[in-house]
Formats: sequence, C-alpha cells, structure tokens
Amino acid sequence: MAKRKHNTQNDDAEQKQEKDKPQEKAEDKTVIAGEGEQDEEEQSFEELGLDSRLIRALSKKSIEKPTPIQRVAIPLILEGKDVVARAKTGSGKTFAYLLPLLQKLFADSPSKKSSAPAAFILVPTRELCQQVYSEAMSLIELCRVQLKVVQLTSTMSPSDLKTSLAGFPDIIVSTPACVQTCLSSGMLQARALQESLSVLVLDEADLLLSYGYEDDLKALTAHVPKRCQCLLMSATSSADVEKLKKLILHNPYILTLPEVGDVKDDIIPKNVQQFYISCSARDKLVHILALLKLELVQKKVLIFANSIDMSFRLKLFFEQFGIKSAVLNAELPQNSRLHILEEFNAGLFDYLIATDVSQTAEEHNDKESRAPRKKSKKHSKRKLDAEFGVVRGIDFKNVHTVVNFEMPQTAAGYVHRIGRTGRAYNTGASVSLVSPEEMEIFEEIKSLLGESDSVDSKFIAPFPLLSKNAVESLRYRAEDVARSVTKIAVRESRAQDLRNEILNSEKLKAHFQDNPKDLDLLKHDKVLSKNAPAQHLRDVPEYLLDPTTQEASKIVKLARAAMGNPSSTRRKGFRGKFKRSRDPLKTFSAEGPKRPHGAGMKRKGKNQDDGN
Ligand SMILES: Nc1ncnc2c1ncn2[C@@H]1O[C@H](COP(=O)(O)OP(=O)(O)OP(=O)(O)O)[C@@H](O)[C@H]1O
Repeated sequence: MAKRKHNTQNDDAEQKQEKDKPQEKAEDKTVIAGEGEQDEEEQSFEELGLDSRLIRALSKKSIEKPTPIQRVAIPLILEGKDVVARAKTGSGKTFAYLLPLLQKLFADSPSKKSSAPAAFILVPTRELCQQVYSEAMSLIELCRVQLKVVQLTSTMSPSDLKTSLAGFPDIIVSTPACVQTCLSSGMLQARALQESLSVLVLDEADLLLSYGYEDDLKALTAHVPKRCQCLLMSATSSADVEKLKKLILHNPYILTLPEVGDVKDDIIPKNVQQFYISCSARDKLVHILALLKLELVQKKVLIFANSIDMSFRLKLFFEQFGIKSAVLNAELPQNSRLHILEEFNAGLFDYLIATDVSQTAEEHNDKESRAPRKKSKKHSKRKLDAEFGVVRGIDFKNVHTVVNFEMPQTAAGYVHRIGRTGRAYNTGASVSLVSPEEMEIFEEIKSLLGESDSVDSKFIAPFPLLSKNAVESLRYRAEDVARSVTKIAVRESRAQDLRNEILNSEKLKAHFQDNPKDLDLLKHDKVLSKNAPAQHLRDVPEYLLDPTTQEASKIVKLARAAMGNPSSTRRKGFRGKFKRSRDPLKTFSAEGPKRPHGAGMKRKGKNQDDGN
C-alpha cells in the first residue's frame, strides 16, 4: 500500500487508539482529505489497499479512481478505525464505506459463519435501503463471493422479516426502527449480535435523528459490542451528527474535504452551476414551459415542487405540450416509487417531478408506520410514507438539471435538492424559479452560500439563456392551458395515478421477483389528462422563436452532444474537458445583443416530442 499523507492534527493520539479501550478519553483526530497533496490526486484504488476483485468490479462500473473522501476513508476503515466522514452530496460516500466493509467480510467469510449478521448499515429511508442494498449486491455479484445481504424495512410482515433473517445474512441494510423491531421481538438475537457484529455504519447520519430514530439508536447501542467498528457518514455537520458521534463512536477519525471549515464550502458541490429566475408565482408555469419546451436546460431534469397537487398540476400542464413526465411522491406504493426511480435512472424518461414534502419529526416518530396498520383506519386520510425520502441521499443517475419550480422551505433542503446533480465527477446545473414571496428563503440560501461577485459556481447567478421574448412568445398558450388544469382535474388525475400505481405495484412486485432486471414493464410517464393533448400545442411554431432563443437552445444541444449521451454510461474523463470558456451557461446571455454564430442559418420550427 502506498504511504498515505494525511494532515493529522493529532498523530500521537492515533497511536494510542485501541478499539477495546472505549474508556479512553475521546479525542477527535481530524483528517483533511487531500489538502495540498498533489500526488494524492493520482492515488489509485490499488494503492489504497483495495482487493483486486473489488477493483475489477469497480472498473466494470466505469469507476477507475477514488474520490477524495474515498482516498482517505478506505485505508482508515481497512485499518479498523472508527470514522466520521463528512463530505458533500454526491462525493461518493457510499463506496467510501461499502468497499472496505465488503473487503473485511471477504476475508472473514465463510470461516466465521454466524447466526447473526457481521455488519449493519443503517439509513433513514426505505429508498436508501434499496439503493445501498443494490450497490452492495451488485459489487458482491461482480466479485463472485459468497456474502449474503438482506434489506429489512418496516413494511415487511413479521414472517417476511423472519424469512430474510433465516438465511443468516452477513450484512443487514435497514432503518434503525426496523432493526429495533427485530431485536425486541427476538427475531434478531441480541446475544448472537454481541458475538457477531463487527461493523456498524450509520449512513446519512445527519438525517437519522430528524427522522425520529433517536430512541431506536439508543436502544441499539446496548447491543453493539465494544470492539465493533463504527462508521458515520454524513453530508453536513450538525448538532445531530455530534450527538450520534458521542452516542456510538469511540475516539473516531473525523474526515473532511479540504475546503471544510465553512458550512457553505462543506456542502455545495463545486461542479453544480446554480441559477435563478425571478418571476411571479403565476408566471412560473410559462417560465418552466419555456425552459423545457425551448430546450434551454439539459436533460435529464429533476423538477421539485412543494406539494403533491402541484406536482400533478405540472404533469397535466406539461402533457398538453407533449412533454411527458412522471411524478414521484410519498403517497405512492413503495414498489412503484422504486420502479419510477429505476426507470428514471435507466433513462426511460427525461423529466421527473418530485415532491419532497417536508415531514416533521412528529410524523417520523409516528410509530404507527412501523406497526401493522389497523384495518379500521380504512377511511382515514391517505397516509404519507414516514420512511420516504426522495431527496436526501438518493442517487439519481445522470441528472443534468435540477429545477426548483417552488423553492424549498429551508436552505438545507436546497442543498440536498441541488445535490441530486453534479454527482461524483459529473457536472450539473440548477435553476430556481423565485417569486417575490420566496425572496426570504432565497436570501437565506444566498447567505448560506456566500454572496460573491465572482462567477464561481457557489454563487447563484441569473439564468442567462431565457429571454423575455421567449417567455412572452409562449405566454398566451401557457395561460390558456394553465386555466384548463383545474383543481378538480388535478385531484382526479392524482387519484387516477394512485389507483394505477396500486394496481401496478403488486404486478411489479411479482414481476421483479422473477425478472429483476426488467425495467420496461410499466411506464410511469403515461398521459393522465382526459383530453388528448392538442397537436398544435406540441409544436412551437417557427414564428414564435426568436433567433436568440434558437441560438441558446442550439448551444445547450451542442453542449449535450459534447458530453455524450446523458442516459447511457457515465462519461469518463469528462471533468476538465468541458471548460468554462465552452460552457454556454457561462458565456451566453439571452438578453445580450450577441449575434448568433449562424446568422444566416435557416430558421426551423421546433417539432419535438419531449417525451420518449
Ligand atoms: N470513485 C468514483 N468515481 C466515479 N463515480 C463514483 C465514484 N464513487 C462513487 N461514484 C458515483 O457517484 C455517485 C454519487 O455517490 P454516492 O451516492 O455515494 O454519493 P454520496 O456522497 O453518498 O451523496 P449523498 O450525500 O447525496 O448521499 C454514484 O452514482 C456513484 O456510483
């Protein structure tokens, strides 16, 4: 293994750390990843001491070199240290713990087969359970080793939970509440766990407490053996993370990225360019229509709204213009949600409208969601899934643009939303539509990011590609269609979508048990409106397009072509090739009087179906 060069604030203490001496005074060891170390940039997975099987598996996933957090975390975890890793969204934290965890279990298996698991990976939401489970399974399959991973969630029946545990899994991916249910019901033997548990991971640790898992985690710590290695992964640092650190870890290494020290630097990926458009709440529909229909943003696009009704309003509105989209929200059955995510990740559709309905700690504490539902609640209001989390931590693949149709309620929510693009070595952009009523939260976000005159991506700049003319050219049609999307139409389509998805959900479950790779079974972006979209609204006629907008759209398309097919594999070595000077969002202004390059080019009407 190559010699690591870490900036360790407390090298002496490092020597003293011993896992079986938890009574030792806890002393933080802060390691700053890659600070001033040129050669660390070049470090390979091999040099970090990673097993060749895992390296081959990564290579098959087109992952060739570690991210900064992986460079520092992997060797420390392999050495058996407790680690707190704080790194921004999309920085590759999952592999930072999963790779060394699997490697350790490769070494133990099959000699140490036990009746209880060797590792717990605890996450706040069911979506994350599925995501981490899939990543782990895929690595294990590619490495062809005998390790068993199961995911346990609170929607599983006691008999399903028992069946999953009966196969003696090596790794359990679950939420703290579900593990606690298994322990208190005796499905998981606390005594066996004392013998077997060697690694405990708390992923998305900054969210675990706000999702109401404090009591479950406290109860769990009693069963975690002292020699168990504990890893805590988080996108932000917060009082909750500190609390968890004290509760579970023994004298851990604190890993941070170089620019840490300031919240804003800590959390915003540098490769996301952030933009805003100021407009009235009423004008948001025409603005988003212009962005999508005139192709001024790159696909795939993740659009955030603040309510489920607004999501369906958007979907119905888009449908009339031939723009197909799917809605993802907490009301849908879990199988449907997972399937929507998989289809979107596989590139089956380009526009996903997500609702990150904010759920209070009270809702999350609602234990009812963890216990079997009472039949008498038949007529109660539709319940949102308390373990649903669409924004936090979910790895949407190849999202190029995040649009905040409505601004999130908190600055932290904004950070997590825009963190769905620009993941790992990819680039992305975000466009926020800000109404006067949302100015307060917008100012809060700006002060979190830091006001700056520079064009640095941390600064939210006005979106340069959308001209007033372009918006006005679509206004009449947009307002006409918006009027037809009534509250009743929204309610009906929302109910229709839910009915479809409930029916599909069982089919999906059965189908995917037999055909785990088959994604194209039931598409989620089908038209919901009763009236078929009018043909004339699908096409933007030539006379409505001004040359500046045409040029902007052309540049966005060229940029997309330069980046390769966004829906296919990850673009290797893209970073650095697409420099700021060639970046249309940095160099083009729709309001400016720049002449289009091809001034004499023939003007074409846009005849597009933005669906699939
Ligand atoms: N070394 C790497 N090179 C290229 N891509 C990577 C690398 N490591 C991870 N990725 C990819 O980067 C994406 C983001 O990784 P991951 O989900 O682990 O981020 P994260 O830090 O957990 O983000 P969040 O805080 O939002 O959950 C994933 O698609 C993952 O496959």
